[in-house]
Amino acid sequence: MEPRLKQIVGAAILDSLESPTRLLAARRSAPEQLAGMWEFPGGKVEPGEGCEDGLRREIREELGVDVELGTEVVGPLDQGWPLSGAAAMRVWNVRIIGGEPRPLEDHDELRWVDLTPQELTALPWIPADLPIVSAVVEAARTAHSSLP
Ligand SMILES: Nc1nc2c([nH]c(=O)n2[C@H]2C[C@H](O)[C@@H](COP(=O)(O)OP(=O)(O)OP(=O)(O)O)O2)c(=O)[nH]1
Repeated sequence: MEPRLKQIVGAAILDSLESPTRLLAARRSAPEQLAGMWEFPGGKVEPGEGCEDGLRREIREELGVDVELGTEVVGPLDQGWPLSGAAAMRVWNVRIIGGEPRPLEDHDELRWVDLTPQELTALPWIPADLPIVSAVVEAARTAHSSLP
């Protein structure tokens, strides 16, 4: 069955999956209505492609790095988090396992940001991403509090 919403996948790129302290945010350079806003790098899943494979491909294309997927940042829909324009995005916590991230495609800046609400909300995120940012911060907080 065709999914109801266009499927997007995004990466919460963390400095560590076990004990994260920073997130790599990406500033979009296009299209015009999104340019200047910060997001989770990623993009549309291609026909016949799985979400996880699509995410690894998008991150390789956009940032030139290989990533290992950790846990999913689970959203309220089967297809993840609702976005505008009849789309939804599944998001995974990921870690870079090869290469240095560069804004090769779709972005004009990458920035490691502390995983605190203050630091993250200081950036102008795509509005639909704000609940996802909160979920990533909350998951990081929980990861830290479960440390011995
Ligand atoms: N990648 C990404 N897209 C997001 C986020 N939040 C959000 O609303 N979107 C929207 C913007 C776009 O309309 C859509 C993703 O499409 P895209 O343009 O990044 O996908 P793509 O690279 O495969 O696109 P294309 O060049 O093949 O057209 O989802 C986010 O955090 N990350």
